[in-house]
This record gives sequence, C-alpha cells and structure tokens, in this order.
Amino acid sequence: MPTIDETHIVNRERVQPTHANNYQSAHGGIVMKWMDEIGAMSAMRAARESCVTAQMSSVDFERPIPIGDTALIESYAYATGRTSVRVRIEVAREDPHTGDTEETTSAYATFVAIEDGTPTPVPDLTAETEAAKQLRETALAEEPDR
Ligand SMILES: CC(=O)SCCNC(=O)CCNC(=O)[C@H](O)C(C)(C)COP(=O)(O)OP(=O)(O)OC[C@H]1O[C@@H](n2cnc3c(N)ncnc32)[C@H](O)[C@@H]1OP(=O)(O)O
Repeated sequence: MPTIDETHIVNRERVQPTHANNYQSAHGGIVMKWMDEIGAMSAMRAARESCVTAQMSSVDFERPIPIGDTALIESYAYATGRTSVRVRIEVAREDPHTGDTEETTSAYATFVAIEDGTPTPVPDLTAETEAAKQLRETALAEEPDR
C-alpha cells in the first residue's frame, strides 16, 4: 500500500529568459506546466499506474518568480477515491546563492489512473508518519469543494 511519504516529489527549474513573461518573471503557464508534471508524478506513485490530469483548482499565484531564481516545486498525494488521486502542489522561489525560499504558487489537483484508456482502481493511501498525517489533515481541510 503506498504511503504519502512515497508520493512526495521535489523538482527544481532555474527560471530562464525563455520561461519569462513580459515582466522578467516566470510565465504562469510555464509554472502550471511544471506543477502539472510533478503532480502527475506524485499521483502515479500513489496509483502505481499511469495517470491523467482531470482537474487543477485553486491555482494561487501569490508572488512572481524572477528570472535567475530557482523554482522549487513540491507535490504529494493526500487522498484517493476509487480511481482518482488528489494531490497538493506548492512552488517557492529559491535564491540560487543562499537557498532562501519564499512561497509563490500553490494548487490542488486531481489525477485519474488509466489502464487501456479507461479509469482503473487505485490502492488506498496510508499516512505512516506524524508529518504525513499533518499534511493530509491540512490538505483535506483546505482543499476546494469538489
Ligand atoms: C499528464 C497529462 O498531461 S494528461 C492530459 C490532460 N488530461 C486529459 O487529457 C484527461 C482528459 N479527461 C479524461 O480523459 C476523462 O475525463 C477522465 C479519464 C479524467 C475521467 O473520465 P470519466 O469518464 O469522467 O471517468 P469516470 O466518470 O469513471 O470518473 C473517474 C474518476 O475521475 C473523477 N473525475 C472525472 N472528472 C473529473 C474532474 N473534472 N475533476 C475531478 N475529478 C474528476 C471522478 O470523480 C472519478 O473519481 P473516483 O473513481 O475516484 O470516484
């Protein structure tokens, strides 16, 4: 049975001029692409199957990520349905010299496990550590209405 800790994925992308909008910071669509990709990785760890994105909601762009900073993208699965996996995704800007971080973007997403083109059941997700239990409780309390 997969654990929440096993679904925790971390990725970094250095924000380049090719990722930018007209304001010298990361384009929102590029940030969402990074979030979708890493969210799918967490979902697949939980589902033990390939997953497609069904929904991304409460996408909150709190702050920009300037060119030259690192985008630190993290996700974890916190709940499952019959064939779906719900994932929390958070992004921070990270100073490449100091490692200092500041939250910039977050979202909740639902992915669906697919086998031969149709939704397929996923295993239950367990929270083995106190930290994982806390992550799950926070996400369940704060996720948008479905
Ligand atoms: C990684 C990528 O880039 S993937 C590309 C982008 N994504 C896509 O192309 C997916 C396009 N959408 C689809 O193929 C379909 O809508 C699917 C596979 C997501 C769902 O197909 P459906 O025929 O609706 O399946 P079904 O009604 O059996 O529902 C399956 C599960 O999906 C959930 N679901 C379906 N649509 C949504 C939605 N819009 N939002 C949240 N959950 C949804 C259902 O609640 C159900 O969950 P459960 O089994 O845990 O109870």
